[in-house]
Amino acid sequence: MEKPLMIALDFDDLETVTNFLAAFPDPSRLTVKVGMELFYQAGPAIVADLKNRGCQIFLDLKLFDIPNTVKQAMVQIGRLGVDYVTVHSLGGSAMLKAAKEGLNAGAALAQVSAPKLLAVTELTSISDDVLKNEQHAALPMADQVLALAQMAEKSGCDGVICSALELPVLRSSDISPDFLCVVPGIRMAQDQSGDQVRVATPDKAATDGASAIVVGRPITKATDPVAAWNRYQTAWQS
Ligand SMILES: O=c1ccn([C@@H]2O[C@H](COP(=O)(O)O)[C@@H](O)[C@H]2O)c(=O)[nH]1
Repeated sequence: MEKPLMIALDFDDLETVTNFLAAFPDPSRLTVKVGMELFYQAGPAIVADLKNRGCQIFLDLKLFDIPNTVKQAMVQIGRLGVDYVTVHSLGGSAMLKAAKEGLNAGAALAQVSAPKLLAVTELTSISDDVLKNEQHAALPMADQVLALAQMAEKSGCDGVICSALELPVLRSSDISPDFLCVVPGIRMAQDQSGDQVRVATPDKAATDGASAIVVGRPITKATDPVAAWNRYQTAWQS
């Protein structure tokens, strides 16, 4: 089975999403990511719409709160029937375990499969300098991401969000090879990085062991989004 290229649908309404997807010959082949911008505007209806189109859905809300609040929010998210969801690993092991419990409970209530739980390690917009001088982390980036990923695995998460730069360390560690490493911050040479700091090409992410890549603006803002998707997909699957 193909590893997913997740398109970040960072749009602000359903109409724009509909117009964007209309250009693709077979949207049921797509894995799409719904983030805060779209979900806060369109709500659970966007999930229902994308499910009707047959898309695989990554609901990227990056929950970060006390364990009880995250658990109860995840009960509601678990009922939606999405395929992947996110929490921030910096919320700690109790929060991650609570997130997993909530998701399983919600999925059981709705009689749907529980989504894969992915823990965000360090955002791909964070530089080594910010990690050290603003977050005051004691470890360098790759070690910090590894420590958070190990904690996420022990807490029952199915995978992490990391940059491609940490993949060699994660994939040569004691973390299970089945543990998902989902990688945003993906750019081909001709595309702008924007606010992304820890970036890599799709083929580099593939070689270094990414389970999935996330690509937003290079596809959604392209003059020809389908051509851009094909370009990224070809490099990722090569
Ligand atoms: O560390 C992270 C976690 C999540 N993201 C999300 O991925 C996409 C990337 O979009 P681009 O336009 O390709 O930069 C976006 O929705 C982020 O919220 C991330 O970039 N880094």
